[in-house]
Amino acid sequence: MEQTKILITGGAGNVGGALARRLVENPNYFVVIADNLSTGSREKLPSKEYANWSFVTCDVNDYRDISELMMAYKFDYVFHYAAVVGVKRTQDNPIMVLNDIDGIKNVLNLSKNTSVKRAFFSSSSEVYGEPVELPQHEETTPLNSRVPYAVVKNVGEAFFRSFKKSYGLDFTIFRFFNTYGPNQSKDFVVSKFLSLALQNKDITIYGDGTQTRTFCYVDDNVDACVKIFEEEHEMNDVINIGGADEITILDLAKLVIRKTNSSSKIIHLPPLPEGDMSRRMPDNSKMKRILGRPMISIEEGIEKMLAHPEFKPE
Ligand SMILES: CC(=O)N[C@H]1[C@@H](OP(=O)(O)OP(=O)(O)OC[C@H]2O[C@@H](n3ccc(=O)[nH]c3=O)[C@H](O)[C@@H]2O)O[C@H](CO)[C@@H](O)[C@@H]1O
Repeated sequence: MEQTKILITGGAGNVGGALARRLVENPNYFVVIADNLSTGSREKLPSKEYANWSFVTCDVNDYRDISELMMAYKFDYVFHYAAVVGVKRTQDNPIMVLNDIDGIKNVLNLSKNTSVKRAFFSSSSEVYGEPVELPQHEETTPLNSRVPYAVVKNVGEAFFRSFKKSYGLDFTIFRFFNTYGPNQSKDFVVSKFLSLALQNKDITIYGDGTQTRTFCYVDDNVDACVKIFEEEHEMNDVINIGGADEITILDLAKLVIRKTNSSSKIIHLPPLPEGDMSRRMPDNSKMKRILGRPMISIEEGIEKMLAHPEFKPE
């Protein structure tokens, strides 16, 4: 049987890498991971035990790079996950994120020209901006993008929709909320707090710590996305991918300290000068229905991280 050819751009990143590692478990897939390694890393690639994948250093924003790859393979499915990582990385030069529009344009155009069956786009909870209502619902919550990073995700979503209307290219948009798991950059709060707690170093909280987030363990993210792909859910639609249990950052710090038996102290720093989202919480009923099993709680997720080689060297 001929293998299904899948491209993951940004496949050496946190979520793209986890998706790649999952997809290669299916021998009917051949997975090509394209990443420029600006923030991604080779450690996130699947194990060499699997033969059904390859890695290409490729800048998706560069038409020549990505067209060579997509014309050569003629992929069946594309997961377009390559992008600048998050708002914080772009704060010094927010306009830089506009380059990601080139990547979106390239992937869509080449998907159309090479008859890709369906393209998936990694959007972000940032499109909802500072909350006008909670939980944030895919269809009814107004989009309130506040920063160029979010505007690019908005434009990306609109482009994916327009390529369906104009050229019939099927798509699904994932709006990713805070995701955590092993081997994540220490910029992200869960990894950062765990790493500090294990070294008994002070845990710093920006502001009073009453800001909230919901956290989604990376396995829940990947399981949901793979089911959406394989079972053809949310065709030509958008779906929130995130946890729904809201926790304050102060309570998160206390939980991490308790789970690690740490002697770390909690220190409050001034709120982030560039502003911080006060609350964020998805309506994840669509995701939960598709997942069909309980989601991993933040307590369980922290335990899983602590059992992982990253935090528990043998
Ligand atoms: C680092 C990073 O890329 N963060 C991403 C994260 O932002 P987001 O701000 O939600 O996530 P973070 O993990 O950076 O921080 C979560 C919360 O913890 C607080 N905090 C964090 C670290 C710390 O040492 N002390 C502390 O108090 C932050 O102020 C924030 O209120 O999700 C957004 C939406 O998907 C992305 O746009 C952001 O770019």
